[in-house]
Amino acid sequence: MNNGLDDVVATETVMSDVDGLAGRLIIRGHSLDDLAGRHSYEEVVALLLAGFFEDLPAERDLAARLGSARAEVFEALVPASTRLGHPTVTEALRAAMAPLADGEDLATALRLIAAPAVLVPALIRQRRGQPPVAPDAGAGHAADILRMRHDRMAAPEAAAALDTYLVTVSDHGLNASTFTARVVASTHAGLVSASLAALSALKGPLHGGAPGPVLDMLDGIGAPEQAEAWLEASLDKGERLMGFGHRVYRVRDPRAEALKRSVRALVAGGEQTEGRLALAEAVEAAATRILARRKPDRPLQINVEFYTALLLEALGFPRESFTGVFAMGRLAGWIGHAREQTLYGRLIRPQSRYVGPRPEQAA
Ligand SMILES: CC(=O)SCCNC(=O)CCNC(=O)[C@H](O)C(C)(C)COP(=O)(O)OP(=O)(O)OC[C@H]1O[C@@H](n2cnc3c(N)ncnc32)[C@H](O)[C@@H]1OP(=O)(O)O
Ligand SMILES: O=C([O-])CC(=O)C(=O)O
Repeated sequence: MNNGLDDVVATETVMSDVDGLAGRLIIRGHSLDDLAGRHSYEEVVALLLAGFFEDLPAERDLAARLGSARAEVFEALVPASTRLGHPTVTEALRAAMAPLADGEDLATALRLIAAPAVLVPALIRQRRGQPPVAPDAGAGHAADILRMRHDRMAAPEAAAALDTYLVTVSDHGLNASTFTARVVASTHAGLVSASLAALSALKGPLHGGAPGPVLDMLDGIGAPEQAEAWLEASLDKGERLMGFGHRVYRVRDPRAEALKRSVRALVAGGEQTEGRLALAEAVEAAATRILARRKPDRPLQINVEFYTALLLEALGFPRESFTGVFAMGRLAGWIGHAREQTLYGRLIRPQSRYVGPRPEQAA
């Protein structure tokens, strides 16, 4: 039985539409190209939450409220978070967010969006023996994240790249983590519960845990001329190529190009090397060719995670924190979906068909 629910339409939503054949993503009425690099993450948060909170303020006030939420999270959660000994930043992030009080209100939503933005930089620094850097409530969200990570003002192209990334991954139809958020929200458990469950779903390597292993793959390949042989050997072993394939897209993921543009800007600014980008391009070309030959019936191209890996590496995030950085962007989508589910949906409770033994068949 195929239990991946491939063609099941499980809900109606105003949040986003993923057209897998045309390679088109629409977020609340806007194409990705209209948003990525043109609107700030704060503006996209306002867009994604519109209609779901009665007291949602105008865009500029929302940005200020998000800044205050960063300061609040820093005071409330960072001291305890830096004592967490979880194996990865993403697992520590989940534990560090757990004390947040559950609720359905805007203040809870903004604290949730602020939480990974503040906690991921603090957790990375703690693992390097560096003290946490307090947020600047008046700064732009992406620039402030980089300042908290590096304890200095970010270069404009770095802040722009992170902003573009957060916008690009902010929502994406009924992906596994968003579906998880909606299931939990449908029980009226609250936004914190829905978001933590979604974060747990996101961290798997088939979903938002993929970009770290993309870098492992690039490191393993080492040089463009070794790509072909390395990829063939990996596929011969039955492995999946990380950052390739998608449940919905049958063409190249449209987000890949937006992110690659940002990576190019980071190369121009000296944050990423030309060699790394050239290696990634060679791997993309070789893998696309090899996958087309091996799986002629199943178009497999890069997904959003491929150039995410290069972008986050260039911004100084270690690979074990990549899922936490993904969550910084996706939280706005999870919260919009969770609110839509609570306000307009019902308890999600599908059926299963029992195929185990029945008592009357037992000897
Ligand atoms: C933000 C995101 O979540 S984007 C996705 C991030 N995940 C990754 O990059 C991990 C690698 N990719 C994958 O594992 C898959 O492509 C997924 C999980 C994303 C989607 O998978 P599904 O839609 O369930 O496809 P499914 O698992 O049915 O695969 C179909 C066929 O393509 C193959 N295939 C799919 N992806 C890959 C891949 N990355 N490398 C090699 N083969 C692949 C499968 O082996 C399968 O072949 P088979 O029919 O001969 O057994
Ligand atoms: O839509 C999906 O299945 C996975 C994905 O690309 C995302 O969550 O961004």
